[in-house]
Amino acid sequence: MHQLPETFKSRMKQYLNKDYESFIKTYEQSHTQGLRVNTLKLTTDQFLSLSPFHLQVVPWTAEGFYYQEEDRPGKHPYHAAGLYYIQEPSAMAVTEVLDPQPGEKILDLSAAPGGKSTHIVTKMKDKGLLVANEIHPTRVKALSENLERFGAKHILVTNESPNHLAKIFPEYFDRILVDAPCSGEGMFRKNPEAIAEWSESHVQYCAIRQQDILDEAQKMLKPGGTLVYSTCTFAPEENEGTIARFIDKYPQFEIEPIPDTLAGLFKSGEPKWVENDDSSKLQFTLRLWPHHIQGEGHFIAKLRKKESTVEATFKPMKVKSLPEAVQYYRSFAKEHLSEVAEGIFHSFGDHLYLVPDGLPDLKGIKVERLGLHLGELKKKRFEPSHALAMALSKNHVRQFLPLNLEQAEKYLRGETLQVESNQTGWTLVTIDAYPLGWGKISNHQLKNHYPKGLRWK
Ligand SMILES: C[S@@+](CC[C@H](N)C(=O)[O-])C[C@H]1O[C@@H](n2cnc3c(N)ncnc32)[C@H](O)[C@@H]1O
Repeated sequence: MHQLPETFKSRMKQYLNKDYESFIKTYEQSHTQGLRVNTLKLTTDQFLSLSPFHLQVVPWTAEGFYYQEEDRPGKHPYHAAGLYYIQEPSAMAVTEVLDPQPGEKILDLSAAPGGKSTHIVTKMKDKGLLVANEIHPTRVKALSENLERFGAKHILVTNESPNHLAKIFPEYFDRILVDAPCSGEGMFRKNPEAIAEWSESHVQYCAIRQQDILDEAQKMLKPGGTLVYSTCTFAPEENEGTIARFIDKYPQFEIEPIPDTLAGLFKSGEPKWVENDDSSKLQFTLRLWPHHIQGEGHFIAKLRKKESTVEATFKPMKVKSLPEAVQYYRSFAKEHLSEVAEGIFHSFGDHLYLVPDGLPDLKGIKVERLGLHLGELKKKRFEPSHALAMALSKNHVRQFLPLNLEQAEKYLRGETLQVESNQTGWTLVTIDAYPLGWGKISNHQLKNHYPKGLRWK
């Protein structure tokens, strides 16, 4: 049983009344654990036929599954192959409410480590543009790596404050997710360190910060667009309270009902906890309670922007590519790939990228990843990137090397492998036909090109 702050308990008792006993009992159980299949790489049925784990369906997400503690899916090479993301099951409901569509422009404003971003990009079928932003410079690395592992191409990962981004992307996005930094009460079972950080004044501080983030987020949404706001806390000040203040300040927005197929699985928001009008549209918001569902605590609100709030003009991005890099990439691709990935080429120094269409000028913005990193021009030869390996399938390459589980673990630890294959040169290293990274074979020896920073210890 976790040692919960007394003030937290008395607040929850006051809000929940007769439900308090069943709520507080959930702290005697361990937190729920889930994984979500990467449908950019395989279908859930294909995954189930491979999976060595004990899985049970998450009712609100077709590609979501509960697993059991002994499964340890984070330690399996399938994880390195990007076949799934380990995500707390309640968090999966957020992207279901956002309902991303292929071809749209979507912003995930506080995105690290990428639970929602990796879900959004699969729902978009990696078509259109996902901008995944994270303000924290260390956390943005994990976000970028997770999107790379998923094989995502139509992405821009930035490391910015919301107000910097708002200057670049006025009324640009069809959908925006604000998965806000919060007091984390709903994660006390999963992250007990959130218990130590909790105080009533922290709740108030978070509520103010959420308002500031939403002030910037609203500027970036197109009229008619959808804004989803979520937290993993129970505090009404950060949930119904934040939304009530936002709607008050921006009458151009309205709270939208969430389709019954989804909303019917959860409890609705509690208008009476923040205002006198019990019938307000705040009842359309959702609360995910650990004593009602198999999942941790969450709050979700869906808003629609009815009218414009800012003037929307932006300069388009100027793309430039090093002709030599494109030429070396094409000759690499001709030799090693059965399908040459083409599109808009863009260079940063000697690095070559394929970038999404229709981007604004990103001058002054800290870019962590733009589109698909194809590789690097190195002394008159092209070295393919790990991102390219993760975005390919065995059908895209002329040769691939299948490894068994034991070999795959060695490869992921960075070891050099002896192989029976008669191949030579670059090869896509795979497990069950899913890429893990690149290797280079000569004389039956596989030189390991799995990135040093990702290697298993
Ligand atoms: C709830 S977490 C995001 C989780 C993420 N969406 C996921 O599903 O993996 C909130 C994030 O907001 C970031 N954050 C903190 N302060 C912020 C601010 N002022 N503006 C934007 N984001 C902020 C935190 O660094 C943190 O990564």
